[in-house]
Order: sequence, then C-alpha cells, then structure tokens
Amino acid sequence: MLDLKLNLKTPGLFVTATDTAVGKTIVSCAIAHALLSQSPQDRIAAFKPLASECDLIDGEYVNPDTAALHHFTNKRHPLTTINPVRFVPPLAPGVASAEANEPVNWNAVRDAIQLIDQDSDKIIVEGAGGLLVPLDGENPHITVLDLAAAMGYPVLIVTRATLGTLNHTSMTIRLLQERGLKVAGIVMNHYQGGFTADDPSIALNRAWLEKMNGIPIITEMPAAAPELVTPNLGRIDSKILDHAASINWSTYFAASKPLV
Ligand SMILES: Nc1ncnc2c1ncn2[C@@H]1O[C@H](COP(=O)(O)OP(=O)(O)OP(=O)(O)O)[C@@H](O)[C@H]1O
Ligand SMILES: C[C@H](N)[C@H](N)CCCCCC(=O)O
Ligand SMILES: [Mg+2]
Repeated sequence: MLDLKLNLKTPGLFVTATDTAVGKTIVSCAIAHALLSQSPQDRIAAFKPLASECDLIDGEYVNPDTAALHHFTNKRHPLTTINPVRFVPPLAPGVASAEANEPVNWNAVRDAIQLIDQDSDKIIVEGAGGLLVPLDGENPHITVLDLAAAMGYPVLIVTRATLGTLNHTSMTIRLLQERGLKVAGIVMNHYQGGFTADDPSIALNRAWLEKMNGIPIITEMPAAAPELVTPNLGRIDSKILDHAASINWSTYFAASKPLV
C-alpha cells in the first residue's frame, strides 16, 4: 500500500505499458505535442515520478525519458520537478534503490506532483516499465500499480501490436480493473524494436483485444525509422506526431480519485 495523501485538482492521465520499452515515452510526448497543437494556451505538464537509467551529461545525471517529457511540454517545469526520484543504472527503480541502498523519497514525489498540480491544465504521468515493476528497495511489494492507485488518474496502456500482446495486455487490464482503476484505453504501438518478422497476429490482435476485454483501442501508432526518433533531444518523426494530433486526447483525462 502506498498512500501519498494526494488531493490533486488537475485532470491527468497515467501512461503505463505491458513491459519496458513498449513506447510509453514516445506516446506520452506525442500526446503532449497533440494537446499543445490543439489548444496552444493549455498548460500541459508531464511527470515521471521515478526513473532509472541516466546518462552523464555535462557532469549531471539526466534520465532520457525526463529530458523527452521536458522538451515536449515546452520545458515548463525543471527536470527535477518532472522527475523527483532517479537512479543511474537501467534497473527497475526498486531494484536500483536496493542496489544503491537508497530508499525512495516519497515526500519528494508528493511535493513535485503537488507543485505541478498548482500551475497546469493537464498532467501526463509516465510510469516505469509495466504495472508490477517494484519501485522501492525497502519494500518490494510497492509497485507501479500502487503508484497509479495513489495518483488516481485513468490509466492508458501502451501495448505491442505483435504476437504475445493478447496475454500481456489482458493481464494488464485485469490488474487495473481488480484494483478499481479506470482504464482509459489502449494505444497499440507498431514499433517492433527495429526488426520485422512475418507475424500474422498483427492484423488480428486489435479485434481480439477488443473482443476479449471490451476496452477501446484508441489508436494504432505507426512505427518510424529509429534515426528519426530521439525524443530526449526533442525530435519525434512527424509521422508519429501528425498521427497523434488527429486524436482528441483531452477526453481521456480525468480528475484524480486516489484509491488509498
Ligand atoms: N512508433 C515508434 N517508432 C519508432 N521508434 C519507436 C516507436 N515507439 C517506440 N520507439 C523506440 O523504441 C524505444 C522504446 O520506446 P520508449 O522509450 O517510448 O519505451 P518506454 O515504454 O517508455 O520504456 P521505459 O520502460 O524504459 O520507460 C525507444 O528507443 C523509442 O524511440
Ligand atoms: C530501465 C528502464 N528504462 C525502465 N525505466 C525500468 C524497467 C524495469 C523493468 C523491470 C522488469 O519488468 O523486470
Ligand atoms: Mg519511458
């Protein structure tokens, strides 16, 4: 159980995925970009409560997801507000926290989101990996699912389009529903990690996911060439950004209803 004692007023959307490297950051950045192009006066914010994996840039440890979210929200908040807790190695945050013998500073998480809540119109929250990723080295039972429940926003699931997604996506939906969280919908990401295999399931998975779970597939995100996608440097191929801009994302945001 994770009680952050939050009482947030700004509508938000929590972005999770069926696994790490499925496309949460790309999709979160594309949503921010779309919202800003649809309503330029809106104050769009991003929040990456816990991050692991940092690059050493000019003597500072920078998490690439945080840098990406910073770029695509017009640098409205400093990196340390967007991401209050970070670890250097590419591990689950809880594992990194244990390895570094460094407990997670949940007060810093609460303070940062409360600050963002004060001066934003919409907040996009990116989790870490999938829902059962451990977050705190001192308590291996605290997961991303607990964080999503403590924040209380609807949850958007980024899934792979390939073989294996029926099981992973349905398990993710089941966990959210059992916890009483609202599932906003699914984004199927057609990126296949740089290689393409003959996969007859790709053409069938969307219909099956809908039949199995009754949750809408909001969209299917096209794959772009890897060299055209470096979100931490503020670049995402227009193929992805234009596609995302055709969707009315604001309907998927809702007020926070923490479950703790
Ligand atoms: N549609 C796409 N077209 C091209 N490249 C993509 C696409 N989607 C994702 N990628 C690339 O795949 C990799 C993983 O995507 P991303 O970083 O968004 O995943 P993630 O779910 O946020 O991972 P993490 O759990 O580490 O936060 C990145 O290198 C990203 O640029
Ligand atoms: C390091 C990486 N970029 C992610 N943010 C953390 C992913 C943790 C996944 C752990 C797991 O599911 O085994
Ligand atoms: Mg990410």
